[in-house]
Amino acid sequence: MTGAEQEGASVPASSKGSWSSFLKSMASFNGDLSSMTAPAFILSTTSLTEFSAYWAEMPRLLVAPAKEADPQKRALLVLKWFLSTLKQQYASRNEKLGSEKKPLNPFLGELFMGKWEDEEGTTQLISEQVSHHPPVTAYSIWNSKNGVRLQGYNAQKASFRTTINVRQVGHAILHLDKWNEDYLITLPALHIEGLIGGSPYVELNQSSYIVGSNGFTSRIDYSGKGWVSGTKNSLKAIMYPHGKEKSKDDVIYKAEGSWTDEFVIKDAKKHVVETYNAKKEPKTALKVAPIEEQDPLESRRAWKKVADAILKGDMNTTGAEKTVIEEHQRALRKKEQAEKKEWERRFFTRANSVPILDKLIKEVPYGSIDADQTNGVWVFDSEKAKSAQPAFSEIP
Ligand SMILES: CC(C)CCC[C@@H](C)[C@H]1CC[C@H]2[C@@H]3[C@@H](O)C=C4C[C@@H](O)CC[C@]4(C)[C@H]3CC[C@]12C
Repeated sequence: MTGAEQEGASVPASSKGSWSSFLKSMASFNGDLSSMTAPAFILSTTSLTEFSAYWAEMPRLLVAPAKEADPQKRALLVLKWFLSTLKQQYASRNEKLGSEKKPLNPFLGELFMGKWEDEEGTTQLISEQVSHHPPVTAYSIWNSKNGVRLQGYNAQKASFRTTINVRQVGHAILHLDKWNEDYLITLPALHIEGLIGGSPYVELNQSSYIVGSNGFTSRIDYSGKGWVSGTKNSLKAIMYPHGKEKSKDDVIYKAEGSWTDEFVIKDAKKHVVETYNAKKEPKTALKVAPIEEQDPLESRRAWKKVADAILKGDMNTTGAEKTVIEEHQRALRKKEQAEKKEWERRFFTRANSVPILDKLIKEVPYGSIDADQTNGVWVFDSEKAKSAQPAFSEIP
């Protein structure tokens, strides 16, 4: 049991039996998170397609690099924005719901769309489930006013060894139109803490990278509360010119602190150049169309009956409504197989190669694209998007 697991247990009394059976069943876990059957109290009503929104809940920080003329500072602002997204991505459910929950497993073609409107103009989000086996979610987020585009996709490879360990496969690319600059962002590994006590939460581990086409790389190292020492949700990051990861003298900036609380970024002279407080930073609310106006493939509409049943704690209806969705999906796959066709993704296309990705990944030690693990390399297809959604005519 890790230090964090000794903290307060929170399995409802009526669910103690199902939680201990779940924990026992994890010993033979096959690594496919979508096939994991968890007890009712730990089920979330939110699908993984919605998680793509965590990248842009603070549009001001996302677009800040586009406004900076100095390339080195731009790379620094990209690092600051990325670090600011971590709390939303990995701790927001824990904070909002009291623990991490098991998200709904998206079906192929599931969509989640929305926008943020604030002083930075409109920031648009499209998220689409581009693969079911393995589960892969792709997304595109753009702010035309500031010429900022983020796109990426991800899958999770899980294993069980004392807890659930998850490696993320995939990446994101941030593009700044004004500077014709790209940043390749790799995704951190994570594990679940607090499993035995029934209050699961995410802790990040190992390292992730941000590689800029302007010659600067950032490496972020994650650590948490270990057996004996350590602080929850800790991070340390360094920014250096490409190829100089091992040279201490070449470190341009250093970040240190917590991704759920405060971190500071200092220059080589140890002067504070940026500070961030995750608890104080204001967020912009994401606007999503009312359910009745949504496309039938949109997440909240498609999962409504399942989500309502989960909220009522009605497991029979939850199971029955999930089966309706699964059987419909099976019928679609069967039809496609008979017609020798593949499901047409609405906004994304499988690419043979993405030159900027192939170039920047070389700066990541042991980095590889792992296309076989994500059913391909997925890119946002602006032509498809314009014809599917005429409102997106401003996409470059
Ligand atoms: C709680 C437990 C019993 C079930 C395990 C749930 C498991 C499938 C969940 C838990 C945390 C989830 C991560 C989440 O922290 C954040 C992200 C970032 C997002 O951009 C992509 C999805 C991902 C990796 C979630 C995947 C599903 C996880 C591992």
